[in-house]
Order: sequence, then C-alpha cells, then structure tokens
Amino acid sequence: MISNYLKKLILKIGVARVMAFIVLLIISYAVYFLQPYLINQLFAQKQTQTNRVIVLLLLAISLMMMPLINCLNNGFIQAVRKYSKQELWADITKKPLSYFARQSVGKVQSYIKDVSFACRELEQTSLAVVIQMAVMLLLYTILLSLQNIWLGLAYLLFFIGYLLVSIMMARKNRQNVASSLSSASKVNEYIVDYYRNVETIMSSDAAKYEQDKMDKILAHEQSSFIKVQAITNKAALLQQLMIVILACVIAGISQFLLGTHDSQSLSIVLILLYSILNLSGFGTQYLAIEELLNRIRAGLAELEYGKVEKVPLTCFDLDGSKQEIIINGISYSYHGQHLVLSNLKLNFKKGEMSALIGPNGAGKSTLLKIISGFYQPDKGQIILPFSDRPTIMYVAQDASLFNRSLMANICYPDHQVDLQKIYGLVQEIGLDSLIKSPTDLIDKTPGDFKNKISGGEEQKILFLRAIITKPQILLLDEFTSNLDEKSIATVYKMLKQYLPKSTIISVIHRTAELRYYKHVVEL
Ligand SMILES: Nc1ncnc2c1ncn2[C@@H]1O[C@H](COP(=O)(O)OP(=O)(O)OP(=O)(O)O)[C@@H](O)[C@H]1O
Repeated sequence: MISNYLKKLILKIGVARVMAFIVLLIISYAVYFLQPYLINQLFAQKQTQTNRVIVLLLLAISLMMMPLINCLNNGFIQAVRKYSKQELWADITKKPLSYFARQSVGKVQSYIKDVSFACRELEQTSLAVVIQMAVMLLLYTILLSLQNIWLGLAYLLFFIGYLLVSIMMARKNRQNVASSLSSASKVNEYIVDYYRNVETIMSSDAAKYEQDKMDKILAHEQSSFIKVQAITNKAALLQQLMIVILACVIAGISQFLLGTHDSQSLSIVLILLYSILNLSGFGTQYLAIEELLNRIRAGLAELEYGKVEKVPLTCFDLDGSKQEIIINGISYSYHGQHLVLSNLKLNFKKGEMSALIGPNGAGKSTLLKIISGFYQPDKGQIILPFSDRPTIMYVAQDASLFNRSLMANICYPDHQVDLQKIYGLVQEIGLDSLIKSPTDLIDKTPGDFKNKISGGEEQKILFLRAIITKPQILLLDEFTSNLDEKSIATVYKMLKQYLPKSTIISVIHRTAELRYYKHVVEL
C-alpha cells in the first residue's frame, strides 16, 4: 500500500523532476564530502600557489553546499505537500457513502495531515540522509582504499554494520508508532465531537465529565508516545556506543599514522572524523525515517487508502416502457449484520408525487439511499422507468449547507441561472426577510448571518436547490420537518409548479401533509 502511494506521489511530482533533484543532491553531497581531501591538499607541502588558490575556492564552494541544498529543496517540498494531500483526497472522494458514515471527520482530517507531514519530512530530511550516506560510503571507501585496501574494507564493513544495527532497532518500533498515531487521532476526534455537541454538554452541566474523558484520552496518548521514545532512546544509546568505539579506533590510528609523519595520514584522520560526525546524525535520522514510514503506513491503513469497495448502482435496470419505479424484492443489511429491508416490493408512479411513510427505523431513509445509488442491496432489483439513466437527487434529512455563497449553495454544483430569477424564488418561498437583496445571494455565506441560519431556512435553501436542479427523480427525506404550516403549503405549491414532470418520493411523518400527495406508500 505504501509503495503504491509513494509511487503515485512520485508520478504526480514528475519522475524527471525527482530524478533531477536526486542527481543534484548526489553532486552537492559529493562536493561537500570532498572537504577532508581538499583540506589535506591545502596543507600539502608540494602545492603551487595557483593550485592552493583553486583548492581554497573549491573548499569555499563545498562549505556553501548545505544552505544551497536547502534552497534547492523549497519548490520540491511544496510539491510534496500539495500532491501528498491531493492523492489521498482523490482516493477518499472515490469512496462510497458507507465510508463517510463509518469514518469520523476528525480522524480523516488528522490522518491526511499526518501522512502529508510525514511525506514532507521524508523528503526534506530522509531522502537527503540516504543520499548523504550513500555518497559518503562510496567516496570515503574509495579514498581510503586508494591509500590502504584493508583500511577501505574495514571502513566499509563498520559502516554497513552500523547501518544494520540502526535499521534493526528502528523496526522494533513499528507497532508502537502505529498505536501512538491512533491515540493522537483520538484526541482530534474527541475535539470534533465536543464541538458538535457543545450545546448538549453545556446544557447537561457536563464540563467535569467531559474533562475527565479528555484527560483519559490524553493520558493514553502520553503513555503510547513514551513507549515509542523509550525504544528510540535505547537505539540512540547503542548507536552512540558504536561511534565511541570508532572514535577510539581513530585515536589509535592517528597516533600510529601521524607519528610516522605520512603525508596522507591527515586525510585518513579527517575522513574518519567526518564519518563520525555524519554517522552520529544518521543513527537518529534512520530512526526518524522508519518512524515516518510507519506514520505513512498507519495513516494509509486508517484512511483505507487504495481499498476498493463494493461499487453500488449495479441493481438498476432501465425500462422505458414502464410507468413506475419498481422495487423488486430488495433486501439490505448494514455491515452484513443488521437486516433493515427484507424482500421489499413497492412501486412509485412515474412523474407523480408519492409519500413514503412508516415508523421510525423502518428503513425509509435507507430505501431512498438505495434508490439514489449510495448503497448496494444484498439482493433484489430496482427498475427505473426510463430508457437512459435518469438524473436522481436526494435531499438528506440532516443535510447542511456549504460554507460558500448562498447562490453557490442554491445553484450547486454550477447551474447557470439568472440572479433575478433565483431572487424571485427566494421571495416566493419567504426567505426575503433573511436574504434582503439579490446581491446578498452572491456576497453572503450561511455563516455570515447573525445567528446563523435556522433549520427551516436551511431546508428552504436546500429545497430551492432541488427546484433549480430539476432532477427526473427527486427523493426528499423529511424535507418539511422544520417548516411552519404556511411554508409547507408554499413548498408543495412550488413543487407542483416547478417540477411537474419529476417523479418525487418524499418521506413524511405528519399525517396532515398526506393531502398534498396523490399516492401514499407504506413501509
Ligand atoms: N449507517 C448506518 N449504519 C448502521 N445502521 C444504520 C445506519 N443507518 C441506519 N441504520 C439503521 O437502519 C435502520 C433503518 O434506519 P433508517 O434511517 O433507514 O430508518 P427510517 O425509517 O428512515 O427512520 P426514521 O423515521 O427514524 O428517520 C435503523 O435501525 C438504523 O439504526
């Protein structure tokens, strides 16, 4: 899963761009790691004055390499920020409705942020570290081997041993990292939940109760991060011990070599010193790489990245000769366990308005969602009386508005309708006390109103959206539940006037409203 995600990310950024960046990093680090060799050349006794100036210039350039690399990195890292989120979001928006029903918004937000952050860190620090180590290993093995083959070989073996120990230690932490991330996302979920239910919490005088809940979640987060850090610290200790051993070896070698006044001994000691300095960083950096990969892995798993789910819509048959929507033996159970509809057989007249009634929990909303194509029934079939696939619109019971202009909400997604015509509908439905002029439609968003928009006003805006969309099949789920008597009469009048040909199925609870319907279907 992770390799697939990273592959897609690289494709989005551009393979050529990634390769060019890597080559540039390799060149930059090669120049940087030549420093011991250049220093040695600078102090070599047989150097001409011109050569000394050239070497000094090269040394100055090599000292500038690190900040130069950081400058190169900026455009690249912002591309990683953009495409890491874009790829996740593209995958999530392909998911069926059931995904959004089971995954909380806090959790999804938290993991998108986390995966994207880990990708950026991986690029910014880890990619550089891997290239840095590879260049250092290769360059110094060659330079040392040129002086003494055994020295080069010993250096290579020690280096590889050190890398292996770092990798092994980091892998031990995988499970802990995954559980610490999950506990961090719980904090986020809790905050979103608190926000949503703040009125209930305040009216229940539950501040203390909620505080205890948050304390427990934070304590769990704390203990899981302590576990991760403990292994990281142990690994860092072991790695430092290996570095100390290498330092002692260098001290011995330098005593032995420098004592002989060999002209190349300074270069050997400098190479080993540079290796020590960079290796001590690598230990912690590798742990960070492993942790970042674990973060991405855990995030992708939680977001169900790349998981293909049963695609709905397969139960539809189109038959233009029919005059009814025919529900033919539909059964549906949530998560394969909770049987809600069993062998259901119903008909809804084409081009007319039917009321769908039944007790709470009977499955009315579920049926509308199946007709909308959101859920795939376990068995049965739906025959739509059309030759081509009709346009279907579902207005959910608890639908809310986008934080976009009122016009954008009414004409969603992008119906081109004259502003004056929309304002005429606004007046007709009685929203003109709220939306005072046509410019309000463009300038104001639902959040701009003093006390936000009331439940009834929200339903009226959603209703106007349905009128503008003019779907062939309109599925309304308790769309009048917040409306007063006068508004109810108005919306039914508007339905007849503006959608005379649509097939409308409307879930209602108030029996007084049945007089507006030609057909009543009971579940
Ligand atoms: N996403 C879901 N996951 C699991 N069970 C669900 C889900 N949505 C609904 N249910 C269950 O399915 C059953 C039918 O729910 P549904 O909302 O379709 O009924 P309804 O007839 O519209 O009810 P109401 O009149 O109260 O709105 C209920 O028992 C409900 O708990």
